[in-house]
Amino acid sequence: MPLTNIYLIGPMGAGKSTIGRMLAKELARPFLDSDHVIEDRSGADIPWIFDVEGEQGFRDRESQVIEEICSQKGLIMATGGGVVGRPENRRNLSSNGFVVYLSAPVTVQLQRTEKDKRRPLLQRPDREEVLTRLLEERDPLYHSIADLVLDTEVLSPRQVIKRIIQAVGLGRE
Ligand SMILES: Nc1ncnc2c1ncn2[C@@H]1O[C@H](COP(=O)(O)OP(=O)(O)O)[C@@H](O)[C@H]1O
Ligand SMILES: O=C(O)C1=C[C@@H](OP(=O)(O)O)[C@@H](O)[C@H](O)C1
Ligand SMILES: [Mg+2]
Repeated sequence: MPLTNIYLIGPMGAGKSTIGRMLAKELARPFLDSDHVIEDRSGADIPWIFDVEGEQGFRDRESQVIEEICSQKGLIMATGGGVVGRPENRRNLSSNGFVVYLSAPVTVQLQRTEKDKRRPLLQRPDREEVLTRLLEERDPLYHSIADLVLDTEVLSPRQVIKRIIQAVGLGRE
């Protein structure tokens, strides 16, 4: 399946952006991070978009970008943690790509997102409650479209990449 797209889904701090970039480099494939595409297109960063357009505005931009990226071939895409909220996004992702759910428990997500101020949903004191609620809502949705689930609490980025390459059948040809 050499031209199959690979999509990384999962909660904030699971490692989608980090692992996606590394995986694309390893496979010499183009890499897109949907959050970065949204920022490039709008000429603004995600906190600004949330401030000015609200979460709804961000989600509209996200759906548009997901639809466009999913119509291309051969690329690796890291998504934002909330991409599974809309049915059209789930359809677009599951219809023409290999979907990898990178999972992480809330304790790990908390540590990995602690210093980064670019996630508007976490700029509040009750981050742990927010992450817990989001994971409860989204975990079944991540599972519903996942072709492969990998636990990033126990697997290093390199181990995750190895497993993805094995599963997609892109090992040495
Ligand atoms: N498997 C992993 N083990 C340890 N740290 C990780 C792992 N994956 C990602 N990280 C670290 O967690 C932080 C958040 O990762 P990021 O790729 O931004 O997550 P996401 O895009 O899923 O929100 C980064 O500092 C990254 O280096
Ligand atoms: O979980 C979410 O709703 C979000 C996750 C973020 O991406 P990461 O999962 O890469 O942090 C980004 O899309 C935005 O801040 C909203
Ligand atoms: Mg990311």
